[in-house]
Amino acid sequence: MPQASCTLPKEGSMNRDEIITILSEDNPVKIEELFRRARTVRAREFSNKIFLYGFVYFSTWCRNNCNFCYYRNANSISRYRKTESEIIAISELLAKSGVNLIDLTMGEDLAYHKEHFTTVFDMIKVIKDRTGLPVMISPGLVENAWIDRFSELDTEWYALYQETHNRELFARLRAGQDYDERMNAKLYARDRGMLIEEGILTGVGEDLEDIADSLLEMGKIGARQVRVMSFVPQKGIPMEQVKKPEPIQELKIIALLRLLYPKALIPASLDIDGIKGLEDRINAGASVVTSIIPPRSGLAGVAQNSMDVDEGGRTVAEAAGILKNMGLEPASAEEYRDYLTTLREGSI
Ligand SMILES: C[S@@+](CC[C@H](N)C(=O)[O-])C[C@H]1O[C@@H](n2cnc3c(N)ncnc32)[C@H](O)[C@@H]1O
Ligand SMILES: C[C@H](CCN)[C@@H](N)C(=O)O
Ligand code: SF4
Repeated sequence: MPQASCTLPKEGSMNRDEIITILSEDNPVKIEELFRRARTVRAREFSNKIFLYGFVYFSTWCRNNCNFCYYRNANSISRYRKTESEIIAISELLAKSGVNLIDLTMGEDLAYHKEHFTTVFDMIKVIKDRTGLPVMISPGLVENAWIDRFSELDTEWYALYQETHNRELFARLRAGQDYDERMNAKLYARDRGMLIEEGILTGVGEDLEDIADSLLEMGKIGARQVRVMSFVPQKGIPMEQVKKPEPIQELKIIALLRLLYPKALIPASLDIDGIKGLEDRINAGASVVTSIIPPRSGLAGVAQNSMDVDEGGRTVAEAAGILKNMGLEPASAEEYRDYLTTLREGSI
């Protein structure tokens, strides 16, 4: 019987080789030990509380052609651009349902980059005033003047995922985009006092060294929320034939992120496997349920644009029921705000 005791390094300090060793582990007993350790660390930092994020993908228009993305400009798909009043109403609905944060996300929609970019700022102000909740903005790459304005509006988070820290792979994934421009926007937001979220994709041609490099880089750049998402193949994209990776890889990365960064916010995204994917991600050490979308609101997901949306699978009620069966519960708005304060003051 293989040893259950795992040669897991102690939390918080893992070097590149140790991370690669754990990523290469395929012994189920050792993998379960990794998840158990991650859960123990999460329980110590967060007790039985899990945070919930509402997701408002308010425009699916985009100027870019990321090779992994359904919403890439060259894909002839139906797209939408919600009005300011629709976005505010959906945000209020999400707030009423019990989310701790509103994540306002868009493609790099030129309509916003040209004439009505001030709408984004007005929306953030109104949504913060009306819901009283923190806001994450995920607008893609924007110029520093936008970030200045986000910061002046006390927008808590700027989310901008590098996908990989391997520059050649980045060029293949985010065709035509500049690695440093994307990274510098994140660092500028951090230096303007915003909390930043960094993210990677898995199953997009990266190797274990790339993943290890990314996990270490996330801490170096001062990200306070760190995520991994498994690639989900999409119709009409260059990577359409690339297979979705085995879920275990994402789960191991979540657990490694927890051991590396005990205090970090780590998403269990509903956008990869829908609501049925929540339990495994939480059991791997995640501490935030993200991509909660109100049913029949006309909003889409990103990787799974419709899975569990209109059927009401991606709601606070659904998530809370699953968490309850795991001995966990949604955090209150106040608990989330208090946590953001500790995140600003300390390290992860
Ligand atoms: C948050 S959404 C849109 C925000 C903004 N347009 C941007 O690119 O930063 C973008 C993220 O969703 C994730 N994503 C997009 N397509 C995906 C797919 N097919 N599978 C998994 N994740 C995907 C990627 O990590 C990407 O950075
Ligand atoms: C990728 C999205 C988040 C963007 N800040 C959302 N679908 C999620 O999975 O949390
Ligand atoms: S990932 Fe973002 S920037 Fe890239 S094509 Fe999709 S929406 Fe546009």
